[in-house]
Formats: sequence, structure tokens, C-alpha cells
Amino acid sequence: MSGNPTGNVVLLTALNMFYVLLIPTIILWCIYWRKSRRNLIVLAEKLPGPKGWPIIGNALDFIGSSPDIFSTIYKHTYSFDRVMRVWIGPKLLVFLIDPKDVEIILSSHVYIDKSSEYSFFEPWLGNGLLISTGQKWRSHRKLIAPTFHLNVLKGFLDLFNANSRATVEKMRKEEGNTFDCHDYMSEATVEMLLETAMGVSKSTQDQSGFEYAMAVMKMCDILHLRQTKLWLRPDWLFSLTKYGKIQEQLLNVIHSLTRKVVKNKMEHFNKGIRGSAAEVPKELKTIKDKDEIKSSTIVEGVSYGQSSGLKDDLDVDDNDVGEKKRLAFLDLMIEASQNGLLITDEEIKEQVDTIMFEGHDTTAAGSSFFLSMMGIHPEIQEKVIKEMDEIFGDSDRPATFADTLEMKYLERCLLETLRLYPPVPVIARQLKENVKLADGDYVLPAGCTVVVGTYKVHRRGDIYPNPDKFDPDNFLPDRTANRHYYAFIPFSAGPRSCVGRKYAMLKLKILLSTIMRNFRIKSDLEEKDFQLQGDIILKRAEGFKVKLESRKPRSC
Ligand code: HEM
Repeated sequence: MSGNPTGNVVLLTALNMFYVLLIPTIILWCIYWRKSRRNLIVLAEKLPGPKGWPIIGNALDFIGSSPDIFSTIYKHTYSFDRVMRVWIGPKLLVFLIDPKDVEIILSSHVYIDKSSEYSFFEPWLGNGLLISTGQKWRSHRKLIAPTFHLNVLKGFLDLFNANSRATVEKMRKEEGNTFDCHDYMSEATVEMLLETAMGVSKSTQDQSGFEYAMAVMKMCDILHLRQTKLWLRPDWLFSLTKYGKIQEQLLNVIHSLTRKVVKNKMEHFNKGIRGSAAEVPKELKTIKDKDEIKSSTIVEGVSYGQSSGLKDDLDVDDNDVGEKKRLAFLDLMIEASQNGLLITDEEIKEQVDTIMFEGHDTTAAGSSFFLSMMGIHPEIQEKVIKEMDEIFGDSDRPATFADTLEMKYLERCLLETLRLYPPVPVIARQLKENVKLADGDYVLPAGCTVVVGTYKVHRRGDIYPNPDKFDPDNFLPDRTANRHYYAFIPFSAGPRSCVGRKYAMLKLKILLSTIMRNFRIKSDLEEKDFQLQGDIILKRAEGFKVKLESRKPRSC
């Protein structure tokens, strides 16, 4: 206190006034807040869900390690087979696990707004395709989707082959050891993205793909913490914590790679060079002539596990894609930026960050789960190996596009892996209006976060007999033909489906077939030993531990 009595009296009066006004303000605000949430609360009360506590709701379920949270939420879904309401404090999440209800959300051109949790990605991905909405999302989606057309992807085959062989050579040193195959898969998928969609040579980057992938993995841990720990949500509070500081360092690693990628590509572009700067060894070249790429882009039977008949913006006919548009991702972005109308330089960087993240971590998880499955199910692995031997015999030639169409059993194993272990285990949207569900009995309230529970949808007993069993025959053509389109959604579906799904399937087929031509995978574990954690991307918390046994002395 100061020694001035008049000053003290003024201060006390001001403090008293503050408290006198504060209490009614809080009461009024609470009344307004409850009233403005009336619709949300009334409709939420009609939805089924696990019992919670006053005020905090089910927040206690989100305390603990990532695998614990994942298993607690998953266990709840045993009691709720269509809809499940969960309160995290004042935040309402509604999980959908029935394909009919999922369709209402994912097929809509209206419910395309991402939930508020995606905003934690903003310092990293800016307003890139994964999180943007409205007109910006629409125009950028229209620009980016054709760069993942099958015609463009076929031009990547030689680079997929070259990188897959390099990965096999690196993995050889692990023969006989138990090791985490995810490390190799992450590095391979980052480097393939750099050399294909980005069109730069991995050898010209300062950092290794591995360093970038590790930084991404740690970023995902932090983003997941922010989703589940309420006190880490406000930006100002988060930036004061140790996690805020770590995030800054990680973003430095991540952004320095993507900045360098854009700079490299710009330099090439200005010299008039288009296409990838990465070199493919002569013996691995399968594409002799560019005209080869143009043929047959509509391939019968490539529905990737969903019942056929529905088309989206990746299924455009060859004739719809003009020569000008047939450029790889970053070539097209830079060309589109030349007049400054379609995309700005800053937006290009955001899209590069988005594609680098979405394009590598998902496929790294998918391929690591695939290898884990091969190790655990040797009788199924032998069938994959038999298929490889039938296609390639003793030859060590690189795989062609036609070969990938013959890899029918490997594809079924891959789809079955994505069913049981979808790399993106949930998809979340923010609702701005009430939405009635398929049977008309429940209404999702405006303001809630609707969560499509892909992991659970894929394990419904009424759709997949013996749903927890790894059974590639779930993807025999007659079974997929009779299944609801939204019953298998590893790549989501509808207008906001994954733009990279054809890229992912082609890349994974080349990478995994190259591995299976060279190794048998062994594992001492069973699926019940997996500790799954669903922080952004589904992973095995204990690492993807496998062993390798060489099938051939040389790589092929
Ligand atoms: C096994 C591999 C992959 C899986 C399982 C997967 C899954 C998904 C899913 C579920 C979504 C929707 C996410 C949401 O709405 O929150 C999505 C969106 C997206 N994916 Fe993938 N993805 C894979 C590979 C890729 C690849 C290789 C790329 C790019 C090269 C890619 C680029 C994107 C982009 C840009 C989006 C946002 C699309 C939009 O909102 O319009 N993904 N992916």
C-alpha cells in the first residue's frame, strides 16, 4: 500500500465497484451462455452415451496415456452401436458408427467444416487443404485433385521402384534383428513424396527424410495432447508451456524442409524445367515413352475396396483432363501461381506442408501395419509371396503398372490392413446446423463436433463377419459389391475424401511388393499385444516390431 490515504480510498472504491459489477456480469453471462446452448443441451440429452460427471462430463476418460484413452473410448462403443455422445467439459462430441449416418455427414457438400481441434494444426499447415473450408477449400481442391490423377501417378512408377529398392537395401542390415519397421517406412514415404509430387531430388535436401518424419511424429504427439488436455487448448497458455517451446523447434525443422523444397522447385521452374529432378537408374526405367502413360486411366475393378458405382473428383475420365492439367503437384502449383490469381506463394507453402504431412505419415502407418500383419499371419504371407513369384518369377525387374493390377491378393491384404488399422482412425466435423440422422430418431445439434468413428465402423459385426479377424477375403469382389459404400472409409469418402488415395495405393503396392519379393516378415507378437494409440494417426505405441528373413541375396 502507498502512504497516500486519498489514493488508498480511491483504489478500494474502485476495487469494490469491480467486485459489485463482476458478480452480476458472471451470472448474466452464465444465463446467456446456457440459453445460447439450450438447443445443444436439449438435443444432446436425447442422444445415448456413457454416464459422465456434472460439469466435467466424460473428461476423466481423456486422462492417461494415449493407448489408455484409445482403449477406453473404444470400449464405450461396445455399448452404443450407432451414436455415442461424449462431453469433455462444455464440449460435445458425437461419435457416429453406422454407415447410414456416416454417409449423411461425409457425402454432404454443406457439412465440410473441420472441427475446432484442426485449428491446432494452423501454425504448421496454415490454411492448407486439410483444414481450409468454403470457397478457398473448393478452389484449391479443384486445382490439386487433378495432380493426383492416375495419368500423373503412372509417371511416378520408376521413382517408386527406385526408392523401394533403396529402402530394401537399407533394411538388409536389420536381418535377424527385431526392429521398428516404421522408421524405414517413414523415411521411404517422405523421400518418395519429395521425388514425385514435389519433384525435387532427395539428395539436394539438407535434412534427411527421417529427420523430417521424426519431427512430424513429435508434432502429432503435441497436437494430440492439446486435443485431450483442456488446459493446453488456449494458444496463450500453450505457448507458455514446455510443449509450446518444443513445438516451435519442431516447426523449424519441418518448415525449413518445405521452404527448401519450394525454393528448389522455383529455381527449376524458372529455368523452364518441368517434372521431377530426381534421377532414376537406367536399369529401373519402365517408362520409355510419355504416350505409354496416357493409355487406360479408367481401370476396371480399381475401386479400392468400396462398392463400385460412385465417382468423385479423382475418378475423372481421361478426356476430362487436358494436357495442361497433367502436371505433378508442385509443378502445377507454381504454374498456377504465375498470374497470382489461383494461388499465392504463401498458399503454395501451406499446401506443400499439407501434402508432405498427409502424404507420408498415413502411408508410413499403413505400410507398417501391413508388415506387422504379414509377420503375425504367416499362412497369409505365403499367399502374397506366391502371388509375387507368379508375377515376377526369378526376375529382378522393376514392377510395371500392369504388374500392380495383377497384385490382387496383396491389394486385398492391404485393404484388410486399412480396415482393421485405418491410419486416420477418426474424422471430425463442426456442425453449424442441426442434422437429423438416417432413421429420423436422433438429431445432432448445431455446435457439436461430429466424429466419424472409422476404426469402429470397420469393426462392426453386422457388416464384417468375425470383425476382429484379419481376413483378406473381406475384399473379394462379391463381398465389396454388397457392402454399404460408407462401411469402408480409410480414405474418407465424398467431397472431402483423401485426394491422395490413388497415389497411396500405387506407392504402397510398389513398396510392399518390393519388400515381399526380398524378405519374409516374422513376428513374435500377436495382434492382442498391440498398444494402439490414435493420436491423429493410428500407431502402435510400442513401435512396429518385426524381424526379417532374406528371400533372395540381391534386391529386386
Ligand atoms: C494410406 C494412406 C492414406 C490414408 C489412410 C489417408 C486418409 C485420409 C483421410 C481419412 C482423409 C480425410 C481427413 C479428414 O477429413 O479429416 C484424408 C484427407 C486428405 N489426404 Fe489422405 N490419406 C492417405 C494418403 C494420402 C496421400 C498419399 C496424400 C497426398 C499425397 C494425401 C493427401 C490428403 C489431403 C490433401 C487431404 C485433405 C483433402 C480435403 O480436405 O479436401 N493423403 N486422407
